[in-house]
Parts: sequence; structure tokens; C-alpha cells
Amino acid sequence: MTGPVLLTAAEMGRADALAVKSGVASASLMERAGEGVAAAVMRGWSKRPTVVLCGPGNNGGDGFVAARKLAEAGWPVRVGLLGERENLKGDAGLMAGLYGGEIAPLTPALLEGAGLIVDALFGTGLSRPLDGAARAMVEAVNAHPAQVLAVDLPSGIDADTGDVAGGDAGAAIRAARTVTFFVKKPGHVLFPGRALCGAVEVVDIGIPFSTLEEIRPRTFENQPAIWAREFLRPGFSAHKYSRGHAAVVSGGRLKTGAARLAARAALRAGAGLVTVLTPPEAAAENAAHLTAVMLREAADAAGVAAVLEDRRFTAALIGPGAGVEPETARKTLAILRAGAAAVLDADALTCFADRPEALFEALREGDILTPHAGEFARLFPDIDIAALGKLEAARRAAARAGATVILKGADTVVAAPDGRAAINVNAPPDLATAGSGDVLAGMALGLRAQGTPGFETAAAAVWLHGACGQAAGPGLIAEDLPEALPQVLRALLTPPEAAKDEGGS
Ligand SMILES: NC(=O)C1=CN([C@@H]2O[C@H](COP(=O)(O)OP(=O)(O)OC[C@H]3O[C@@H](n4cnc5c(N)ncnc54)[C@H](O)[C@@H]3O)[C@@H](O)[C@H]2O)[C@@H](O)CC1
Ligand SMILES: [K+]
Repeated sequence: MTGPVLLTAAEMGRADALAVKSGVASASLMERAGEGVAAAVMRGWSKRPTVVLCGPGNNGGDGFVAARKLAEAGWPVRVGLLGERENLKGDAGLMAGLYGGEIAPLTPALLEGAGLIVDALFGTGLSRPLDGAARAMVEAVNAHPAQVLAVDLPSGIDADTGDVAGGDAGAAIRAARTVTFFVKKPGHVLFPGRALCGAVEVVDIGIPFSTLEEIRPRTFENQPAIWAREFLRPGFSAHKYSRGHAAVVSGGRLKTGAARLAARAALRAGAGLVTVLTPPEAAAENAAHLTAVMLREAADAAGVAAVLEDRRFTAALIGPGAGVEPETARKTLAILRAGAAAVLDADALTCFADRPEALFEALREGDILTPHAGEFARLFPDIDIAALGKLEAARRAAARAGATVILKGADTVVAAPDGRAAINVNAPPDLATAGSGDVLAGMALGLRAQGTPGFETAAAAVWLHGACGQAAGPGLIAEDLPEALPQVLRALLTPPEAAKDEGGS
């Protein structure tokens, strides 16, 4: 599997070294990288005055190659360099020599009359926030009307976190397009990096894919390829009992909607049976709104435990609408002791804020936690998302909890306790609406109830949730999302050949 693999800066360095070890010349990697950039320029824009901004490392080396290729094609090119020409080392020094044209100092005056700017200041080697001449240049570029093509990454973006180095006080290029090499980096898919990249193109520079066998990447773009879609299709011998029985714990009388939303999503995601466990005082309210979803009373933690003694329950969800009272923590622990797989959301997470260890001790590997950033901070107060980035924070949290963590947001990160992580890219902003998270938890519940492992369940649920958001479109409300699942699943499970037949008949 290579398509959805993401490599960190360190892993990319290893890929580079392994390629060279296998006999690929390092200068040829840079030559092809720069060639790819020049080709993208010529494909993307008509001929116009182009300014190439080169940095002091190999990103700048790619810039010199691109400038040479553009000049050879008759493009009017100007090159600016951060630092001194004689300080360029290795392949970058070589490529600066081969460029042959004038190399100007890096000042905003370079941009006068530019119709296009190629940003080759920094790539995966960025090691601190931009300052001095680099920062002044980046600010001038962002204020300039010409579009920007970024080489590898928009300069200022951290390849591993997608953050602007230095945070709000830092600076980074805003690009219309980004050309990267071999495979994408996490910084291309995590915000704000994702937004600053514009359209991302991946260019093959001759690094053999066999290097991935040695690197064993653990970070992926969340695509169906990473969670083999077979589990979404019931086998021919399936019956409702073989597809799992999911339980959803309902909140009190005025907070029952969240559980019903989740229950419906679980049923649509393929759980054979779904039962809402309701406090007696909310039974009438729940009963009035349920049809295919079943209903049982469970007054408290003991009641939940009693229902789940029936081992045909394969998974249970608590959190949506649950309330942060101590009884929610007791019910959560009852679920974890019962042996069914657990999906814990919202209040079921927050109610452990004062004693997270009690929760972590009870969790098992297949369990799933679905915090947003606020819930995450309450449960993992010493894992600082702002300092570590979402990816590393989610990874540490999953290792700490011993369960899969879905750290929700526009770029939701799914992390497993074994170190695997997936970054989601298909969620439209329309999903930021009341009840949307309840539906996601329900989708995870429905998949987990069928025996799908925790990480695959979580990644698939997040992707399906995003796809349902796209299918429902602008104006969507949470109720629309489970209803969009059949069309999303049909598209996902229809082989391309059959889809052609359907379209053509
Ligand atoms: N790894 C690979 O396989 C390949 C990498 N290539 C290019 O090489 C790049 C990585 O090259 P490098 O490792 O040389 O790193 P960069 O070129 O990204 O930058 C490193 C240089 O900038 C300095 N620096 C870092 N942050 C700075 C800051 N904030 N202000 C001022 N100076 C700063 C460093 O001290 C170093 O001199 C990639 O992004 C890519 O563009 C390509 O040539 C093709 C092959
Ligand atoms: K760059």
C-alpha cells in the first residue's frame, strides 16, 4: 500500500538515504524534483515573469533546478537566494552552479512585476520559526498579487504537524499549489498546512517504493484502502444476530435525541440489532421515536450491567446526552467490565477528567474514544495539542489510554495504541452542526459491533461520516447523515465495472 502513506520529515530523509544506498544518485533525485516543479509551473500557468525564491538547503536546490528548466523553456526567470552562494553545500551547491543565471539577494524588491512566485525557501528541513530576511520575504510574497507554487511544502509549515512554525506569532507562505515528492507528508493534510498548500501534486522522483518496506510508515491519509472495505458488506450467510448487537445508553428525559441519532447511525452502519438503554423516566419519550431500534430500561449502572450480561451485546456506546454526573462514570465502567466493546464519547469522557487513570485502566485495545479538542484536554491534560501537533498528541493519547482515539476536528486524527494513525481529509465544514458527533459515535458503534477491529472501525467511521456529509451537502443537519449512508455505502461497495454498467444502461 503506497497511495495513502504519509512520511514524516525524518522518514523522508530515510527514504532518500535508502534510495541512494540502493544506487540512485542523490543529484538525480533533486534533478527530478526540480523538473517536476518546472513541469507543474508550465502546466498550471501561461508563460509569465517568474521569481524563484531559494533557501539555503536542498529545498533551495530544487528551486535552482526548476529555475534552470524554466529558463531552458524560454520562461522569464529571476532567482533570489537566502544567504550566501558560497555557503550552499552538496547537491544544492551543484544545482546553483548549473543554473548559470544571475542569483540576487533575497529582498522584497525581487517581486516587482512577478506573475508567479516559486517558493523554494524551506521544505522538510525547517527547524525554527521564520525570522529576519526569510520572514520579511514571506510576508511580502503573501501581500503580492501573484500566485505561489510551493516546492515540497509552503515555507514556514512544519512537515510533521501542519502547524506554522512559531504558531500565531510565526509566518508561512500561502500557496495556490504545492508540488511534493514521493509521497505526501502529514503537513499537507493537517490544518493549517492543508489550507496553505492549495492543490497538492505528488511527483515521482525515482525513490523506489520498496524503501517503504524498511521504513514501515505508521501514518496514513484516511482512505478506504487502509481499512479494506470488505467488512462493510455482510456475507451471504449473515443474519441479524451474526451482525452484532449494539447498545446505546440514553440520557435523561430532556436529553434523549443524541442516543437515538447514534442508534440510527449504528443500525445504518450495519449492526444487526441496536438497543437503546433508557432511564425509566425517559422511556416514553424514547419509545415514541423508535421503530427498528429497540428499547430496554436501565435505571443506573447496575441496570446497564444487568442488560449487558446478555453476551449477545457485542458493543456499547455511552456519552451522547449522558450528563457529567458520577452515575455516567459508573455506567461507563459497567460497560467496560461487561466485556462488550466500548465506544465512549462526550460526557462519558469528561466525567473522568478528575481521575483519567480509572478510565485508562478499564479500557481495552478494541475500545474507542471520540474526544474533540476540549474533551481531549480534560482527559489528557499533559498532552498538549498546541505543542505536539494533533497527530503526535493523538498517538500519545492512544498509547496512554490503551485504546483507539478519534481526535475530532476538520482534520480528524485517528490513532491506535500500536502507533498507527490516520488523518481524515474528506469532511466538509457542514459537519460542524449539532448532533454530528453523536452520529459519528453511532457509526463507530455499528461497525465495532460487527467485530471490526478498533482502529479500522474508527478510521472507516470517520471516513463514512465525512462522505455522508458530502452526500448530504450544504444545509445538512445531523439527522441527514445516517440517511445518506446507504448511498455512500453503495458507491463504496460497487466495483468500478458495475458502476459503469449502471451508468450506461
Ligand atoms: N529527502 C529527499 O528525498 C529529497 C529532498 N529534496 C528537497 O530537500 C528538502 C529538504 O532539504 P534540507 O534537509 O536541506 O532542508 P531545507 O532545504 O528545507 O532547509 C534546511 C536549511 O534551512 C535552514 N533552516 C531551517 N529552518 C530555518 C529558518 N527558520 N530560518 C533560516 N534557516 C533555516 C537549515 O539550517 C538548513 O540549512 C525537501 O523539502 C525537498 O524539497 C529533494 O531535493 C529531493 C529529494
Ligand atoms: K518551500
